Amino acid sequence: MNDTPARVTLEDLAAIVAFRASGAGEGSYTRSLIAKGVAKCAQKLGEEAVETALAAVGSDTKAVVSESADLLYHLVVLLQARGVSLEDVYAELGRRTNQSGLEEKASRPRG
Ligand SMILES: N=c1c2ncn([C@@H]3O[C@H](COP(=O)(O)OP(=O)(O)OP(=O)(O)O)[C@@H](O)[C@H]3O)c2ncn1[C@@H]1O[C@H](COP(=O)(O)O)[C@@H](O)[C@H]1O
Repeated sequence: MNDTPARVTLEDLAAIVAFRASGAGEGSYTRSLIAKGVAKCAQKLGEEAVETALAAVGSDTKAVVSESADLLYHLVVLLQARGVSLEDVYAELGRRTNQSGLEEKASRPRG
């Protein structure tokens, strides 16, 4: 029997990451990364974002998928390290659904 899930959602991943962050499980990359602090998690997220962007302008579609998975995983880890829930992010996306991106940009305070 193969118990590897066919697909994993952000909610699934956030639950795994929270479990690992709590100290459960041996040899966890997630736990070791979170233990290094928010700045290290943020640095990793930035690296993965650049790698995803570079893959996107290349010709290897599998690399885009792989780098995107790395990026989403590291975003979920950073949110866990920073104490922000996916629900908070979803609620923010929800607040934006009736507003175009151009309207949102125009509503920002000018500095
Ligand atoms: N989705 C992922 C995932 N994506 C990427 N990675 C790891 O992220 C790391 C990023 O690669 P890099 O080459 O940048 O890392 P590195 O150079 O080794 O890292 P640094 O020394 O720079 O920190 C690799 O070690 C990948 O294995 C992930 N590690 C874990 N998960 C998920 O998290 C779960 C728990 O993992 P553990 O915490 O390791 O048990 C797993 O079952 C997966 O579901």
